[in-house]
Amino acid sequence: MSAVESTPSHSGQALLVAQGLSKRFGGLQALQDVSFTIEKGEIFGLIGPNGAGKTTLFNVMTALYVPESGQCMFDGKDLTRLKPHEIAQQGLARTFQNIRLFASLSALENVMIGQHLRTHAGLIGAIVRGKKTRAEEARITQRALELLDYVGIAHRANEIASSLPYGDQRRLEIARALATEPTLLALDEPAAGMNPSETVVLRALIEKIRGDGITVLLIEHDMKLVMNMCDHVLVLEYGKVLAFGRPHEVQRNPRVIEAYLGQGAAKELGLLSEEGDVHHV
Ligand SMILES: Nc1ncnc2c1ncn2[C@@H]1O[C@H](COP(=O)(O)OP(=O)(O)OP(=O)(O)O)[C@@H](O)[C@H]1O
Repeated sequence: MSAVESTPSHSGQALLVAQGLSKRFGGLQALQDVSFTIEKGEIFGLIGPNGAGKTTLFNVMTALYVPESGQCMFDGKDLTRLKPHEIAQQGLARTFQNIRLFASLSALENVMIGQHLRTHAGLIGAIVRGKKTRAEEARITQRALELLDYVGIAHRANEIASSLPYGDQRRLEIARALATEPTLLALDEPAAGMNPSETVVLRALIEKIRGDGITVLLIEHDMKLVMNMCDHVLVLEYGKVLAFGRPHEVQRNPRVIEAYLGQGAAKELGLLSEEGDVHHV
């Protein structure tokens, strides 16, 4: 039986288990009975043509949308029953396809805000600014600087977010997400708008993040990035699971080649001959 017909499942320790997720917008079935498992420590790719339902799936997982059916178990909790602000507390952080930074704040301040979730000094503490609050502020600033350094933009700390080059804004978003100390980091098209050399740097960063024990869920249109980096890839089409498996399996799946990649991309990946025949392995 091919991976396409089977319910996506694999060995290893499950971190997130989605079962039967469905989401409808009026007459449009954006997700239909989507099930998959993300293992601890892996880079899990989510691909599919425009409108396939990838972002909707992210939004359901992060409680921005309520699905009509299904559940998404993460560390013993059903994410679909939580409020959006409770998601990060569970250890799931995300970035957005359209960058969402505090445009008029500095890079450093953006990351400091990301840490808010893990800080203790309350509103009163912030106003009175006692010794404990000042110590915490110093610690937050230090940690934010470390995170900027980690993503490679420490030299931008005091620059206003909106003035940063596009690639740096994307890395800043990642730093801010990391500030919430996630166990699962979900990246929505992190390479969008990046040039090839920025994408190489991004790949190294994502691999470093995984190397540091954070599981990564990646929506990405850059096929090379997905196929070179992901441990498993889930392909959506019209809101349904079209295929699931290791990158080399997915890459060679005729349904994926025909329905998703298109002949141009398939040729680029060496999966189709110039005449358009599928290369089977
Ligand atoms: N809030 C919404 N209201 C109505 N329809 C929506 C909404 N969000 C998404 N859709 C529709 O649901 C379908 C899935 O969209 P979604 O953005 O999840 O796809 P995607 O795979 O992320 O696409 P892309 O690669 O272009 O970002 C599309 O037909 C889209 O128009």
